[in-house]
Amino acid sequence: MKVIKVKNYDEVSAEAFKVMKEVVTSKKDAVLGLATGSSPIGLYENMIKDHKENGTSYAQCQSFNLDEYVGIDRNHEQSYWTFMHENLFHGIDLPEDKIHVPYGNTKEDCQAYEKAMENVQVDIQVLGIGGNGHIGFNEPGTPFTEETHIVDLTEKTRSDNARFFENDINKVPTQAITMGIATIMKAKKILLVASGANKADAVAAMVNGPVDPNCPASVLQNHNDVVVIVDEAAAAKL
Ligand SMILES: N[C@@H]1[C@@H](O)[C@H](O)[C@@H](COP(=O)(O)O)O[C@@H]1O
Repeated sequence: MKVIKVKNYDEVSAEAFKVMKEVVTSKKDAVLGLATGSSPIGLYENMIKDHKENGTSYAQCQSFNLDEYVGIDRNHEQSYWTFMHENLFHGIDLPEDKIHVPYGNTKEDCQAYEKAMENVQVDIQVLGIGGNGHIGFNEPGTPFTEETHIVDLTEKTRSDNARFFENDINKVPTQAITMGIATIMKAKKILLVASGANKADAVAAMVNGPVDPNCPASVLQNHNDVVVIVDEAAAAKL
């Protein structure tokens, strides 16, 4: 696990873009594993800026997103489908038929998502990290063997995400569909971005703690190509 410490969020996003650019310029049909939340937004802005100014093409790429809420429409203003179109897909002209975001609430929906991935390997999986060490929506205690599955969101995760639902936790879905940790670990490379003091405990547990489902992100210690980019505040307990 390579840990890059930088000063602030903008530098996190700039360093993350260097890693992403290397992948998408060395492989025109790169398979991108993508995350939501606020952490990757700066990276996505850099991808859009570079696409518009330097013509870096994503026309042959395809994307697989980590997760989606259960029980809200695809086009709900707070769905991850909408988030990704607004924060990345439209900006890099990613072909609509190359976009994959998990959806649904049944075992069959989960199996269908795994099937969509069965003939590809994600070249670079972008991750954020929850304050409790979750990756995607794999909450503490999720077995590392899980593939795409439906999860009950913890009170903390729903509270952390209430900022996107008019600060009303009652409007935050109670479940999500998420790539499992086993799914995430199949990626060739993993790029995790984290910033802010609220991530310091999770980052420390991820990097230096025991490999344990109580900190889902700790599983990344078992992956052979992980780049973690953190600002000073998120790195404070390393
Ligand atoms: N499902 C997402 C995760 O993929 C994300 O990593 C986490 C942290 O979000 P943020 O980057 O906004 O702190 O929030 C949600 O739980």
